[in-house]
Amino acid sequence: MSKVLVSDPIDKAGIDILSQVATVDVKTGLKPAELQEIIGEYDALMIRSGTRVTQEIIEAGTQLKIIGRAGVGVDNVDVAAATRKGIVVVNSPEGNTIAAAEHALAMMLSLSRHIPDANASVKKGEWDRKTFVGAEVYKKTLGIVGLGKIGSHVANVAKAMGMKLLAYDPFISRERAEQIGCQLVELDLLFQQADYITLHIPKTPETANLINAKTLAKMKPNARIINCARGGIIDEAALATAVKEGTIAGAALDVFASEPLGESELRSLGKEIILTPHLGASTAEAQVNVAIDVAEQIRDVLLGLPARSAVNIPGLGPDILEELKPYMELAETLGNLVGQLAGGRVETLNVTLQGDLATNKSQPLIIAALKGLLYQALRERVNYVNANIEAKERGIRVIETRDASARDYAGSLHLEATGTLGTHSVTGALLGDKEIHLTDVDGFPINVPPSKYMLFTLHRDMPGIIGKLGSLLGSFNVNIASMQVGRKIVRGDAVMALSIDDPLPDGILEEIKQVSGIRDAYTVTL
Ligand SMILES: NC(=O)C1=CN([C@@H]2O[C@H](COP(=O)(O)OP(=O)(O)OC[C@H]3O[C@@H](n4cnc5c(N)ncnc54)[C@H](O)[C@@H]3O)[C@@H](O)[C@H]2O)C=CC1
Ligand SMILES: O=C(O)C(=O)COP(=O)(O)O
Repeated sequence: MSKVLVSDPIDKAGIDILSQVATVDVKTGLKPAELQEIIGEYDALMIRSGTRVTQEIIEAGTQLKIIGRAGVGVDNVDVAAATRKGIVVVNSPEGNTIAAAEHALAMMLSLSRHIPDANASVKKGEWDRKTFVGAEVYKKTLGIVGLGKIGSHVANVAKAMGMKLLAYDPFISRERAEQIGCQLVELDLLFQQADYITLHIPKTPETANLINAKTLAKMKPNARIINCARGGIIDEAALATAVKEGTIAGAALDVFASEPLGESELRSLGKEIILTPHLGASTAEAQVNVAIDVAEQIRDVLLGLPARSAVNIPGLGPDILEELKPYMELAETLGNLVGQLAGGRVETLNVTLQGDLATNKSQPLIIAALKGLLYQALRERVNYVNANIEAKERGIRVIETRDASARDYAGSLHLEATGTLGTHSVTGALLGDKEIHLTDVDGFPINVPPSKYMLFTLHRDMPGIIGKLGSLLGSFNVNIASMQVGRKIVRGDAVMALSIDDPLPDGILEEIKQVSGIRDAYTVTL
């Protein structure tokens, strides 16, 4: 049975799902060295933001197949190191969107009305109404940095509160921003005009210290900043200085450059600063959502199925996966088959998406085809995560073509592999949307479902060949399950595809190649 380590607090709903397929150990609060020592026993690791999954941890995780982040941000995981080792990294892109957006909005209103300090003052026995005079958000300008899932929900609610919305996000269109009711502007203009600035971007090299002494100086004296995204996007020392000196009016922070927050000047500031301990995703609802979302993906990967929200498999979102899953299986089977027909080292793989498939995303299919192609060389070490890297390292050139005019099947996939021993091609399609059929081998039309053990021959189409091959296989006690011949012209060249019940015994392939009329023969195990 597989073993899963859960190293941060995760809702029971997730643990229950994992327990169906694995032994689950919940060990929270581990020190890095403790985690490094035990990670080697585990097939999967489930975390939140509390566990740092460094390269050392990944190297020590020799059995790891998947790291599941029950939340959005994966900046605490060395994703590049995981990818190199073929470890899938998954997250829950939407499970805590509402929770994080509501926390940002709560922070904005709390900051405007001094709720945390007013509450503390009343609880101390005071009745001070003068100190806590606030500001309204109605008709004020909210600058949203990052108009993704959380930023968009903040925009919707803020609009309903009568705020004017500016947004900065270089990766979304003006039309999309306008649909959400935001005017897309340059960052400088947002800094200059906003009364409230809320951050909803990932921490990347581009966004690190985005809010610093220089950018703070551009803001209005009544500006208030809310950060429920990631620590390190704000230079905390510069922020503390700006608030103390009145360059801006205040800030509400849920996330910090280093967590838990240690000694910090921010702690010593008054009601202008609100601090929460990374609570954005901490609602009962969000924790159930993310736990189920990620536990299901860990379960699937441990059962050998693909994950729907893998962050290190390019172009493979849940909607795409749902649609393309059967075609990915087709691509993988064809990749494995053409790799074995080509033998030797493959240098170029031509991938042609035909018919209806031509309008689809190609990246997942190419990855699946490469996974199949590399299977003979790498066995279980190749997967959807590292297939691209492994192919690049082996110098395999991938050429993608689309041919919407091919109409034999609704959608089919054609792979052609050229290597040190020559060129071979296979085409396949799905029957009834899920049953894989080989429809062409080396340019000869056939129609057979692939089977575990197969034998292909290239021969002259002439009487007696099938009989000779049948008797030869019979004399070695090889049982033929099915057989089909594909030819282009009568008595020309032809291809024979046989499904056999067992692997071909050693030496027999050479004898088959000696049969007069047979030019070549290949065994394939799928
Ligand atoms: N405090 C908490 O507990 C939580 C924090 N988060 C954090 O919130 C952030 C946003 O999450 P989502 O909205 O779900 O992500 P998302 O991926 O839907 O949106 C992020 C947006 O940022 C934009 N972006 C990327 N680089 C940018 C740049 N340099 N400048 C401006 N925009 C840029 C992207 O185009 C995208 O639209 C993430 O950092 C996530 O980790 C998420 C959930 C809970
Ligand atoms: O989902 C995210 O990105 C978060 O920051 C939430 O973090 P958490 O799971 O609450 O430690």
